[in-house]
Parts: sequence; structure tokens; C-alpha cells
Amino acid sequence: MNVSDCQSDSQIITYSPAYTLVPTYECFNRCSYCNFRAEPGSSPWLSLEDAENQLRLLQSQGVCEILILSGEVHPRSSRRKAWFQRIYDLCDLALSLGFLPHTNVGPLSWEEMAALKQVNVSMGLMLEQLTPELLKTVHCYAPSKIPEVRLQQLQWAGELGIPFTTGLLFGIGETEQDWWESLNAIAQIHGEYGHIQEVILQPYSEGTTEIFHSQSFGINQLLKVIRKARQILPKDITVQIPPNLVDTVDQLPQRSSALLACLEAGARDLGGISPKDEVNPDYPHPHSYRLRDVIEPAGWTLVARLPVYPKYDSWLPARLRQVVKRWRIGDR
Ligand SMILES: O=c1nc2n(C[C@H](O)[C@H](O)[C@H](O)CO)c3cc(O)ccc3cc-2c(=O)[nH]1
Ligand SMILES: C[C@H]1O[C@@H](n2cnc3c(N)ncnc32)[C@H](O)[C@@H]1O
Ligand code: MET
Ligand code: SF4
Repeated sequence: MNVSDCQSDSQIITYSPAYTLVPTYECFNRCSYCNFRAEPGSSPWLSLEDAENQLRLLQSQGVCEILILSGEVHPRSSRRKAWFQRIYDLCDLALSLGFLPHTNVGPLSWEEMAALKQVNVSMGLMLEQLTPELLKTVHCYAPSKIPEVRLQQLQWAGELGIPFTTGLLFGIGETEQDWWESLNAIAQIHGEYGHIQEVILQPYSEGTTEIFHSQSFGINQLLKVIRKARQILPKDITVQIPPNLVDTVDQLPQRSSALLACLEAGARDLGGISPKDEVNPDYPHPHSYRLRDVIEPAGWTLVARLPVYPKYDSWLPARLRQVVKRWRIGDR
């Protein structure tokens, strides 16, 4: 089966069989909704040896995407160079073992982003929300979340020709008007460069180790967002929702109505399904076979995808194109 470039009118739902590597949990930002970060200096970095051991165990398990997700070292810190080098080396390692890396480690300098293009089939950064009001609240101690900085990252990715995943986080104190402005900003940037593969609509989900402790974003509001996103975003951008965050109460297939409602509203991708959701460790991912049991009786077809869409293969450096080609042949 072929996943066409435009999924929005089809019955096909995709997901990416993924595994997450965390270079470090330490982060100089303090987003108050974060259940991931550790204090700078308190958390050892992932060594290449440990990463290689983890990756070798995955080689026979159908995992394709390696998501490199990290806490951040300040751009002007003397440790920044070593931090960046470790991320680069982890990507290079994953690639050399035949996996497809996708890096999401916060804002990068132009040079850092250009270097990572050589070892990533796609990259990601959530816009979160565009309104600067959040800098007074949840992002008060998070300079990486300055909206202009994040918008510029999307712009740079476009200029560098990097297939990109972005998204919004809902339920962190923004208004409804803010939602539509953020979505319009993504649509506009995609209009310039055509590089946005997917937009993740991520409902804030309360965890056990954060400082924010607010009510998780509700399903009815999320459905409203998905419907409107489908109107605002160009058709060639896929709307992604994380199934573990919308389907938290339903354990039995026949009760998984929230997920089906998201698909009816226009979501077509379920993102990276990995053994552990590092960002929301309190919400484990359902196995792909369970997802299939939930969505296929309702007429949808669940299909694994690569972290780069076919129409972007020609954007990739030769080494990456080679590895992607091997996966496409065995694909679906
Ligand atoms: O398992 C997760 N994967 C996350 N992913 C991975 C994502 O689900 C897919 O693997 C990507 O769409 C790549 O295909 C992210 C990727 C990004 O670029 C930005 C944010 C996220 C956030 C998550 C997340 O919270 N949990
Ligand atoms: C990697 C991405 O995960 C999202 N993120 C961070 N914390 C939470 C949470 N409690 N609930 C949902 N999403 C979260 C942010 O959007 C970040 O950019
Ligand atoms: N620190 C990065 C960001 O917030 C990615 C991981 S968040 C758990 O964009
Ligand atoms: S969400 Fe990302 S930037 Fe914010 S504190 Fe957590 S790891 Fe750091």
C-alpha cells in the first residue's frame, strides 16, 4: 500500500515505529509543565557505548525512527560544544546502524542546524504557542520558548531544506484566539518553504513531577482544534495526535472513542510509537497491535511510516538517501 503525499482525504492512519534516545535530561530552561528536565549537572549524559547497546537490541524489532530528544545546555555555556557534539555523534551512530534519526533538542544555531541536516532525515521543534503572554507564566524561566526564536527555527529549517515536524501545546494558559494565530503562522511558513511534514496537536497532560499541575487539556477542546487546524493548514501537512494522551481512560478497544473522534475530526498520524514516552512518562504508549484493534473495525487502516515523507527524499544528502532507500524497499 502506498501512502500518498496528501493523506487528509484518505482512510490511512500512519505511525512511526520509534525509539527515543535522551542525550541528557539536564536543561537550563524551566518550563513549568515539564516532567522531563533535571537540574544542570545532576544528570549524566548518555554515552555512545550505552546508546550502541540500546540500539543493537532494536535491530531485529522493526524500529525505524530514532528520536533524539534532549534537555538543553545554554547556547553561551562552555559546555554547549560538547553537548552538541554528543547529539551529533548519537545521530551518526544511529545512522551507521541503519536507523533513521529525527532530532528535537530545542533551538539550534544556524551552524548547528546545518550540521545536523547531514545526519537527520527530518528534525522537529514544537512552536508551543505564539503568544508572548506565556513568557510571563509557564515560560517565565524558559528563554528557549521565546516565540520569535522558535519561529526563526522553522524559517531556518525551510532555508536549509530540512523536512520538519512542528506542533502546538494546548492547555498551558493560552486563549482560543492564540490557537488560530499559531496555526496560521505555521501555514504561512510552510507556504514559503513547503518543508512542514506534520503538525503535532499536543494536549497538555498533567504529570507527576511538574510544577505547573493544571488540568489536562480536554478531548472536546482538542476535537475543536483538530477540525479548525484541518481548515487552516495546507492539505499536504498531516495532523498528528499522540494516542497515549487522548486515550488515557479507555483501556478496552470498544471504549476507545476519543481516538476515533480525533481521526474523524481530521488527524491522520499517531506519531512515534515507542516503548516509553519520555516527555509524558505517566502515559505509556499503546502497542501498535492494540491501536490496530481500535481503529481498523471503524474502517481505518493503520500503516507504519518512515520519519521522512517520500516527497522529501530528494532533499536529503546522499548518505541519508541510501539508508532511506533500504527502508522504502522493505516499506509496507
Ligand atoms: O513519543 C513522543 N514523540 C514525540 N515526538 C516524535 C513524533 O511523535 C514523531 O516521531 C515525529 O513526528 C517524527 O516522525 C516529537 C517530535 C517532535 O519533532 C516534536 C515533539 C515531539 C513530541 C513527542 C512526544 O511528546 N512523545
Ligand atoms: C517535546 C515537547 O513535549 C511537549 N510537552 C512538554 N511537557 C508536556 C506535558 N506535560 N504534556 C504534554 N506535552 C508536553 C512540549 O510541546 C515539548 O516541546
Ligand atoms: N527541550 C526541547 C524543547 O522543549 C525538547 C524536549 S522537551 C522535553 O523544545
Ligand atoms: S520542555 Fe524542553 S525546554 Fe522546557 S524544561 Fe523541559 S526539556 Fe527543557
